[in-house]
Amino acid sequence: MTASGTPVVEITELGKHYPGAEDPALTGVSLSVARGEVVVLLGLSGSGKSTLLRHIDGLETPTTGTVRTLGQDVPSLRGRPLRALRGRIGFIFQQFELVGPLTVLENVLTGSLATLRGPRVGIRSYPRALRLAALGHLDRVGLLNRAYQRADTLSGGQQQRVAIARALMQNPEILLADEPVASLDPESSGQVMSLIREIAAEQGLTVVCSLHQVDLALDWGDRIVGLRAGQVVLDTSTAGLGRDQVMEIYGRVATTTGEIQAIEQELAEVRDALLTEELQRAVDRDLDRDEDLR
Ligand SMILES: Nc1ncnc2c1ncn2[C@@H]1O[C@H](COP(=O)(O)OP(=O)(O)OP(=O)(O)O)[C@@H](O)[C@H]1O
Repeated sequence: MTASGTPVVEITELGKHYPGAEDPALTGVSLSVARGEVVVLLGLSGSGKSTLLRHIDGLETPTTGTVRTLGQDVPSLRGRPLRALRGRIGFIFQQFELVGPLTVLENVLTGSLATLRGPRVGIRSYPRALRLAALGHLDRVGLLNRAYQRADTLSGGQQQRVAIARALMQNPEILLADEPVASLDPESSGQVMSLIREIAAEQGLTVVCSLHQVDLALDWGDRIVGLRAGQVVLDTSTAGLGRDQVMEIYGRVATTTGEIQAIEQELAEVRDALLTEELQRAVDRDLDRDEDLR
């Protein structure tokens, strides 16, 4: 809660029906997020996670219901007040959204563009204080030594860390992350999620992050909000919550063959990810043993 006790995000009975779509993307979603909370939106593809996130900073307008973020009625904001609100919210995407040919440092600096007048070309066109801040954030995400490298020469995990540094340039109060590790391998996924969690704790950030991996959600969130077909089917603290319980909830709410198949595929992905980690550990153990024998 804020000092006045108001939640940072307060969504009431949110409904979203995209024009031309057969079914609503969201129905009757209510969600209240306190300052400093780390919330994971968990659900299958198409369950409405992105749509919900995008309402929080006004990228979508509700069909019904209300969305208040940082005390403001988001759907009624336009122009400068909307930009000001978005300036207080960092957004991280699945595909990183970096400008590949630009250097890592310049990509991070673009996070401050909303606070500057006029276009900027080249690192030197940014004020020195911002260049120093950008380098500080790169240091925080462990990529200071890559500052002058082209962004598209980095690995996926490194690019997502650059995107985190870019979001930090806004000094955000809220961080929204839409499947931030969906295109990363399990090891990089763990690193990126840990980094977000550490930074959130250091800076008192409120985080709302969509994920489809149950294990990561359990490891990483304070609270899981489960979405199915646009409705909240689970909203609980992760403390003491087991993986089986979450999967059971998924299982119990699946009603059509398509949903059950989707859940099975999701489970297979989780198993594959765990298997890959186990294999990797086995390979590492073998390598260590070979070293010892030499
Ligand atoms: N711009 C749009 N126009 C029409 N329908 C949309 C639009 N964006 C999303 N949808 C539909 O709304 C529903 C929810 O989509 P959304 O992207 O929010 O789900 P998601 O849980 O984030 O899925 P994913 O993990 O695949 O991104 C889906 O049925 C999707 O097809």
